[in-house]
Amino acid sequence: MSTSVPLIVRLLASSVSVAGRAGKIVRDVMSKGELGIVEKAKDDYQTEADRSAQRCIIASLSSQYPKINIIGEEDNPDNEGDVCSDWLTIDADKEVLCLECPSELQGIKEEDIVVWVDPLDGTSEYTQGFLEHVTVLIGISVNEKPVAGVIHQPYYKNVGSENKTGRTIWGLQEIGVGGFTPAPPPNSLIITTTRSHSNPVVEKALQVMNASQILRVGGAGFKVLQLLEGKASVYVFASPGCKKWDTCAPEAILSAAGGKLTDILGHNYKYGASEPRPNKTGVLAAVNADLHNYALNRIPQELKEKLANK
Ligand SMILES: Nc1ncnc2c1ncn2[C@@H]1O[C@H](COP(=O)(O)O)[C@@H](OP(=O)(O)O)[C@H]1O
Ligand SMILES: [Mg+2]
Ligand SMILES: [Mg+2]
Ligand SMILES: [Mg+2]
Repeated sequence: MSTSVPLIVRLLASSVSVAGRAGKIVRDVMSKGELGIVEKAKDDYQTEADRSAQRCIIASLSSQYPKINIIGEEDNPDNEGDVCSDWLTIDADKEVLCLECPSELQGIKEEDIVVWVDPLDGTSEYTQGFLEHVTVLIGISVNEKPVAGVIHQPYYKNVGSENKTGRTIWGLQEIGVGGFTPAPPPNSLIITTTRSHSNPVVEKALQVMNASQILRVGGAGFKVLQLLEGKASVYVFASPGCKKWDTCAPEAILSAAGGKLTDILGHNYKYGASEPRPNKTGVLAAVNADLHNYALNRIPQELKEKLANK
């Protein structure tokens, strides 16, 4: 791959390709039927697909970009078993390679980059058969800010080309987004939120929204896809359950599309390598600032303080 292409564009193109390869591993594990489910903690599962997809992504990216700091959700899966040679993916998406590089990212070096990998987002839904909710997330942050990202959806059904399963959405700050058709938010207020990790505080933050509908689906990536495609207006999750690997890629893509992802107090998360992994003060996201503002102002101060002081 020509190194005349700026690093951040090459890395995004490599991430698009390897996310697709990881998505195939996710499908292959499911079709083999041996999920190898491990309960890491209460309501926190991991399957062979999570472990294998992460090994594929980290091995592929670190072989090409050895000085980038790559942080994955699954603890050291590379200590368990090797990486199959046909998982190693070093090609790069041709369309993305042609993207312009944002001016402020021209001189970025590998050492400035932290990549957050969620090899399988929506593991609960994956084990329960809600396969459309499953995504592979690769978030690229520079100096603690999410600047580019990939959401791959292994089970997306491409209408018209039945045999091609899956799609890959990407975003690059200042340049834009690709891999899907953006749509405006719905006419009435529709909230998207967790399907498998609710609690009374999460429910309270939903009630105050006065929404016409609440969609309960799996995965941070899939919820942000609902915002981008006009299926929901706001993603509200007043819980510390999500981590940096859940939100880095979705935030980068949403911001590149003109949207906003913050915590429920309206503050931005930082994505430096030393940041605490949990997004302690929840997630609040919308495809434009007006909807984000509406939701932010609907959340009562005492609920914000409850999360902030947990
Ligand atoms: N209370 C909790 N405990 C563990 N993980 C949680 C959690 N709340 C949210 N998450 C994680 O955050 C992501 C989005 O959650 P949800 O699907 O409930 O909206 C999922 O990522 P993973 O599937 O990658 O683990 C989920 O596991
Ligand atoms: Mg998980
Ligand atoms: Mg996740
Ligand atoms: Mg995960």
